[in-house]
Amino acid sequence: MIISDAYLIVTSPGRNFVTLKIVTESGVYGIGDATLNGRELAVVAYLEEHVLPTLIGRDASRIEDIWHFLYRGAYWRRGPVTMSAIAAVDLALWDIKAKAAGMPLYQLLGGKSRERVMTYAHCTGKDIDACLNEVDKHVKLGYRAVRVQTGVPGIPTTYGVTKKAGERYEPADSELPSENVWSTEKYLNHVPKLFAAVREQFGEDLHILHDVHHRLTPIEAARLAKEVEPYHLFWLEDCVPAENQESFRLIRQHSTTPLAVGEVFNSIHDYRELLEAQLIDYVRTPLSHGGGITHVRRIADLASLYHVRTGFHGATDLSPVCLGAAIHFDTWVPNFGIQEHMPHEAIVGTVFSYDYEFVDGHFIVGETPGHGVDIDEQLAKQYPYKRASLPVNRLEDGTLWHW
Ligand SMILES: O=C(O)[C@H](O)[C@@H](O)[C@H](O)[C@H](O)CO
Ligand SMILES: [Mg+2]
Repeated sequence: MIISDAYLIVTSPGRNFVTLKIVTESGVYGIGDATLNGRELAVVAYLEEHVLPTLIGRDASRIEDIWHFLYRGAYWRRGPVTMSAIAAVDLALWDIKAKAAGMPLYQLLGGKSRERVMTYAHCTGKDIDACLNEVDKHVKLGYRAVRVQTGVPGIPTTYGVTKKAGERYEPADSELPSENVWSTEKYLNHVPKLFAAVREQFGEDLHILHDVHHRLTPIEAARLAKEVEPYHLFWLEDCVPAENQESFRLIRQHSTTPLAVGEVFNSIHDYRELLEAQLIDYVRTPLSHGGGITHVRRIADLASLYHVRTGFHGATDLSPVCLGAAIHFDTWVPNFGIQEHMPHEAIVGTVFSYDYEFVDGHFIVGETPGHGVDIDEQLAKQYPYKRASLPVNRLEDGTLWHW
């Protein structure tokens, strides 16, 4: 199981993905996701210059030791670039170990805790009626959980809302950052009406989720979380920027609305205070940004002590490799909550192959040894990297705000 080669495949079938392939002397190889949206080439440089040369000749079966070599050995710890790079290596090594054992990854992790993995779909619309139409479509497709986002009257564009009805939402929407306008006042007056309308039309059983995308102050978030209590949200996501973990204490004091956080976290240390003080309900760090399976399972274990469940980030910038591995993790992890599902464009499914199934709003894990995802390297070459950036956000007076 000696590593003989390790290289990156950068491809853009509709959007950018960075994929790591680690090959062993026996010919068994593993695939990892190294995509960090809008910062793809930073991870490429980190891996190519500082990580991949150190892997050659190492024993691929020593996942734990390689993880600590890359984490402690870097001296400069944590951060999204470092942790995405480590994650890519870790996912590829778990893929190799599971293939060598002849087992689907979930078996190595400890076997099935459930038969299927509940997902939530994105439903967006320029106004409430357009969003309700999307919810209707997704309920008919079998989804039991929907994330609802709408345009806000008086603001030209809003996070998470597609420009044309039915189009897929792509966060990295232009070569250089586009500029959006934001008004907290207008948003806060509008968004509770959306949840009321969804409950009114679809009843009590549908799970409703919503992403605030880091835009509120703690007291504004507390107001929103308290006001929407009657609509029984599954979760309210990222209602404040989470660098200051104390913020969540204020929100918690005012409301019983469940809180999700962590798509921009990459380490267990980002969560410690939030978990120990029981300030959140769901952890969202995807495997590919949080140091891979080796580290994210530690986050999940710590979370489980506080009755906190997983709800991994699964937007289109997480590649099919990350999603494929996540479905194994979700099938195993005892404290699973939900998995985000934002389907990729069909073209992505020509470059990547996978063996999971989607039935009635749930994923069903495949039985192929490893995580079951592979890449067609020849086809990938036909789609060269294209620079793409996430937008920025300004208040109506021009102040740069959180996007
Ligand atoms: O909850 C989500 O799915 C996210 O907030 C995404 O929409 C992110 O903005 C995007 O993944 C950034 O790269
Ligand atoms: Mg989010």
